Amino acid sequence: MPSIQTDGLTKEFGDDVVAVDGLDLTIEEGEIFGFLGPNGAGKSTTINMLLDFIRPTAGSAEVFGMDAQDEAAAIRERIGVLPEGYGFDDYLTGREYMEWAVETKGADDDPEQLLDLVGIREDAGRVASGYSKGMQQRLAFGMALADDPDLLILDEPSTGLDPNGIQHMRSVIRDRAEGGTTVFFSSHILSEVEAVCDRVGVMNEGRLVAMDTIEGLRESASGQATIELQCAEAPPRDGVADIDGVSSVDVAGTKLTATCTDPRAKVDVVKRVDSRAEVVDILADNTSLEELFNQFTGGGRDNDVEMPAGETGQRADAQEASP
Ligand SMILES: Nc1ncnc2c1ncn2[C@@H]1O[C@H](COP(=O)(O)OP(=O)(O)OP(=O)(O)O)[C@@H](O)[C@H]1O
Repeated sequence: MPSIQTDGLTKEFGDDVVAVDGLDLTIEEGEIFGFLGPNGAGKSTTINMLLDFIRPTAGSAEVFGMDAQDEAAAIRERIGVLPEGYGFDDYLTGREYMEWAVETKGADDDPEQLLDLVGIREDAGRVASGYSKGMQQRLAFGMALADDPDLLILDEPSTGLDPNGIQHMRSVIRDRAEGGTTVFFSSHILSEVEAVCDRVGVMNEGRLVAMDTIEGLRESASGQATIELQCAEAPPRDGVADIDGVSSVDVAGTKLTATCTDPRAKVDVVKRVDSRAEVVDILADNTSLEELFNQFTGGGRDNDVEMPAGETGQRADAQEASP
């Protein structure tokens, strides 16, 4: 049975905003699923419907085969949630919050162990509202882990975390998933999802615009490539456009640029041009996963999607790309 299944799940706010638009989603048990999309894509609204914090306008959502609206209490017993922007605004210490989380879940976890796991045991005696944002995020994550839930729902979990905190959270997530926990993980940061998720769903303006494994997305991303050849003299354009897998050719001075729908055509382009004009430099640029994400989402609401390291294209030679 899937851990999460939605069928035509829709949420409208008033007459103007369709926050989630006919979402069909199936998340299998033990999966780490990345729910990706720019600001306002509908990720939190989807999560809020799964948790029955808000009600759908149409469609349905099931968690562990139980209806998210009718059986919300039974569902909550099996899940751990890290909501977006969890706030600690009263006088309890980190330790007291953790003890409270363990107690209300009826769990037998040792609060000290959970505090240790998320790296705030040393500060557990301090009032949590005085914690830094990252420390509060660690505490909220630890509280979500209490009672070893079957499903972890994490809304923008790395908010406020430093690189060490992000790495550590990833390793805890992987450990839990290896133990059978399903992880549903929302983010607008592609690299974050890429590092930890088995499968990714990309939301844009309330709709699921892509769903695949990271590998699958990568394969689609490598479907297009651009090659730039710097020649000693003006290269001939004719003949290059006729190569199978080349969709366009542009010549500017001594530089020839070819766009290839099939990346394997790049070699033929080099051979053809080099037979007529000496090629002195080659720049090859595969469409990156990042660009693919931007194609799906129109570049994000504020173009605020971060680049994953090493995903800005590949050069065929060792020199730095010119701007
Ligand atoms: N309570 C609400 N009333 C009116 N509109 C809302 C409400 N909650 C969300 N929306 C709208 O629904 C759309 C989706 O918002 P949502 O918070 O689900 O996006 P998100 O993908 O989680 O974005 P972010 O990455 O910024 O958290 C946005 O246009 C938002 O303004």
